Amino acid sequence: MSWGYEKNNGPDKWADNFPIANGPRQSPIDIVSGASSYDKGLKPLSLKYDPSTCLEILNNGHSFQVTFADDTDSSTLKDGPISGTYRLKQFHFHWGASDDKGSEHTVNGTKYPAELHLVHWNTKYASFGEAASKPDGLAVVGVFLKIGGPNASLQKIIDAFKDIKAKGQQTTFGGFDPSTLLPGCLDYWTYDGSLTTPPLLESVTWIVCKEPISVSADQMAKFRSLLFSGDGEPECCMVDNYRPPQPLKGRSVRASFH
Ligand SMILES: NS(=O)(=O)c1ccc(C(=O)NCc2cccc(O)c2)cc1
Ligand SMILES: [Zn+2]
Repeated sequence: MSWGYEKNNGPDKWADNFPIANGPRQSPIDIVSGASSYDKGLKPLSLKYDPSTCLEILNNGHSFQVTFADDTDSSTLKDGPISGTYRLKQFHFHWGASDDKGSEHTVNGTKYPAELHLVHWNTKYASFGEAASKPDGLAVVGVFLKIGGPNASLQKIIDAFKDIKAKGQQTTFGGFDPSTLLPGCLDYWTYDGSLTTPPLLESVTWIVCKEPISVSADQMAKFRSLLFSGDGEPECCMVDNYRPPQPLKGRSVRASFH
C-alpha cells in the first residue's frame, strides 16, 4: 500500500515507512508572524522563468504538476535566503475538499484553500535527485491561494485538467510563464524544512510568500474534479492532499520584511 492522504495511508501513517517524518526539520509548519524575526540580511527573491522551458502537465496521483526542462539555467531562483543558483524543476499545488482548508503552511493558525509550490534544486549538485538528499539541495517557493476573483493564469492550467483527470495521465503543456502565478509583493518568511510528502527529505529551504494570489470558488471546484484514482479504478476525488503543520523543534523563522 503506497502512501496517500486517506485514513489508512495518510500523514499519520507516513512514519511507518518514512521514520524521518518525526525528524528535526519537517514541513509544513504554522508560521507565527509575531515569532518570526526580521532579518535585514535577507535579499529580495530573484526569480527568472523562461516559458519555453515549460514541458508538460501530469496527474501523479498525489497532485498535478507542471514540469520544466532543467538542463540549463533558463528558469532559476537566486538570492533571497539562498546562495548560488537553483533551477526550477516543477510546480504543483495542495488543496482542500472545501475552501476552509487545503494549504500546508498556515499563518497564525489560518488555513488557506490552497498552496502553490515552485520546486527548485541547487545547481552545485548534478541533478534534482542528488540535490534532494542534501541539506541545501532544494528551495521551494510557497504561495497561498485565497478565494477572490478568477485567476486568468490559473485558468490556462485548469483548461488542461480534462486531459489529466486520472492518476498517470499527462499531456504537453508549453509556453506557460510561472511568474504569472506570483503575487505582486514578494515579501517572504523562510526556514529550514523538508519535502511535505514522502520521502520527506530534510533538504528544503522554504520561502513562503506573505501575499496570497486569488482563485475563484469555481476554479477551486475544478481542482476538486481531478482524481487520486487511475483510469478504470473506482473514482476518488483529489482533495485534502495536504500535510498538516509539524513541530518547529527549535527552528527560527526569518522574515524578509518589517
Ligand atoms: N510538497 S513539496 O514541495 O515539499 C515536494 C516537492 C517535490 C517532491 C518530489 O520531487 N518527490 C519525488 C522525489 C523526491 C526525492 C527524490 C526524487 O528523485 C524524487 C515532493 C514534495
Ligand atoms: Zn508541495
